[in-house]
Amino acid sequence: MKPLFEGGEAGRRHVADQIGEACRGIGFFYVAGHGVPASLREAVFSKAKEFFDSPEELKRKSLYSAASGNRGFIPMKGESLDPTKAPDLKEAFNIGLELPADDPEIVSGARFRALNLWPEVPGFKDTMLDYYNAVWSLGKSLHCAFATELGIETDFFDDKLSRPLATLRLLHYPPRPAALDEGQLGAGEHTDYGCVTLLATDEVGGLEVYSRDGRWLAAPYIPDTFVCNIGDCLMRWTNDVYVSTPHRVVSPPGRERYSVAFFLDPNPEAIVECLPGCATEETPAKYPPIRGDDYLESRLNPTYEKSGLVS
Ligand SMILES: O=C(O)CCC(=O)C(=O)O
Ligand SMILES: [Fe+2]
Repeated sequence: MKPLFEGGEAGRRHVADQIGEACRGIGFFYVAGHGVPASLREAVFSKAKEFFDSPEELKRKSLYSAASGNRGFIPMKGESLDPTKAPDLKEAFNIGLELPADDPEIVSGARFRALNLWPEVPGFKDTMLDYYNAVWSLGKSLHCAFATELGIETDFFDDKLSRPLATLRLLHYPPRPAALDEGQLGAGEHTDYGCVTLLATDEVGGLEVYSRDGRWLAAPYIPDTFVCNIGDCLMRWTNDVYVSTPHRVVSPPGRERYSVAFFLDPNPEAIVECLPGCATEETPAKYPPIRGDDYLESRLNPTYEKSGLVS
């Protein structure tokens, strides 16, 4: 990312071209030189661990519910990323955009707007908010690269990502048990719903990406990088020019695994419609325009229905 941050036109294009090639191909790429400090990344993993190690009773005070605005604690087996399979072997904690209690969208109860359900873990909130802001900013820089590569104004996405429906998600996968329910994985096969996901993992491994030629490829841990992938919302926005690729987590036996994902979805009112230049005579616009919040809602509900966390 360094050449992109340093400001020159040539550097920005160089990074944008590499990112564009990945987005049009496998839909996944690693980002280095991103400027998110190692100390902050380590602090996030350490606070996440502290939270997941806390008594179930403390964790359940922040329990995710239909009314919690996609925020809070999702207990083990609370979610099926692949709703046709057994629930995922993981627990998670979701953090959304931090808004004050008197924010008009909080007061009016707008969809996906709610107060974060901060747990009683010292330093947790400040660490998570610092990290949320750092990866949000990096996500906006990635969108500057997308815009450059797609040939639209470099600031095109700025006002569509100014109050995003973005979720920071802490994940904990227990060691894979000897006897697994049929088809049960750490995280079932799925595509992400937003525009782009920025994933930090520990060194344990287990993320797998489905290649276009039908093979599961391991996405190994590379120190000091984020694994980034295109989500369904940006795929739709680009009229399928960029690809949202299925992936899954096969938790390794005998080891705990932690990861931290940041899902950058657009502002609720942003209209997701075929970008200029993404439709041609042979490939006209495939999808009708949709609001960011309507799109997210259409994708989010099925993953929780089995567990009864939302109905
Ligand atoms: O934990 C991981 O490495 C990936 C998780 C993931 O793909 C997701 O939560 O969408
Ligand atoms: Fe994912």
